[in-house]
Amino acid sequence: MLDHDTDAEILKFCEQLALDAGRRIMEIVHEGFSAELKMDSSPVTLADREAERIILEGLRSRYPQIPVVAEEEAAAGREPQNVGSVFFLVDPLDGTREFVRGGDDYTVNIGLVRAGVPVAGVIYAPARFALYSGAEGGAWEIPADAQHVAKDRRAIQVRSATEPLKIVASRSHNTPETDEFIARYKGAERMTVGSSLKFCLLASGQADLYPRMGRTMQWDTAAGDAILRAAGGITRELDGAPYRYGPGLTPGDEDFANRHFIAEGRLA
Ligand SMILES: Nc1ncnc2c1ncn2[C@@H]1O[C@H](COP(=O)(O)O)[C@@H](OP(=O)(O)O)[C@H]1O
Ligand SMILES: [Mg+2]
Repeated sequence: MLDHDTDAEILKFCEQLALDAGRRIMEIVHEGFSAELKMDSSPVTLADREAERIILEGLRSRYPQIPVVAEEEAAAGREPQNVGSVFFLVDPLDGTREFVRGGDDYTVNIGLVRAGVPVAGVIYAPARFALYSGAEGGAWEIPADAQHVAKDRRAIQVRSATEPLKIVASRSHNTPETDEFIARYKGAERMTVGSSLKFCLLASGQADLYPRMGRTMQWDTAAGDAILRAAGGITRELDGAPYRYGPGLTPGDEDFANRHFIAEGRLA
């Protein structure tokens, strides 16, 4: 039981789990797989399940005292009761739609929440061999080699926004509210990328805003939000308050559903 680990130590452990999960996902890509539809008609594959198994086994053996809320377990009705104020949020394969389509913008996500705040996060995009990681003390981009082993880390941070603003949006889940929001920024350039890589674009100073006016779940965003905050940015509620994580925060929706939010790099 390693309850004395610092967040930086937890982050290191999560980096390794994300790389291991990503390696397994790519094995399944090479073997070939089929997709099934979940109750909410979103796709799920063996890769989602295997990646989640690797992450859950790792987290639960090293941190048995920290509850884990994970996408596929939640879909099967196995969410932990009473998560308390410290818990992990895991999306083993974010962007499954892109994944099934044969794109490369899908990610493994592990976030740690303390008292509503995403304090540490890891995102691994295994088809791009790109790992992102962040906690108090800094955010990093870490390339991986062909065996999904981390190489040298490079510090990343948000940029001071310059005109034209770059606004990132979902590739496969656009909404009229998102279009209206982007239209308010005259001359802004719109970029699309699947999955939580949108947060990585902000955290590494390649884009300025990510408005999400459609439905997502907290495991889709906690890791990316933690990396963004570690890089100097922030995610906000639509009323401007810093965005918070935890069960039951979205009135009228299920536990761990997100509200609409705006993720920002550092605006000038
Ligand atoms: N109607 C909906 N209900 C719940 N989640 C949704 C949703 N539409 C999109 N999402 C979430 O958005 C994620 C994809 O984000 P993006 O469109 O930015 O790539 C999906 O993650 P998964 O692929 O892990 O299911 C899914 O969880
Ligand atoms: Mg997801």
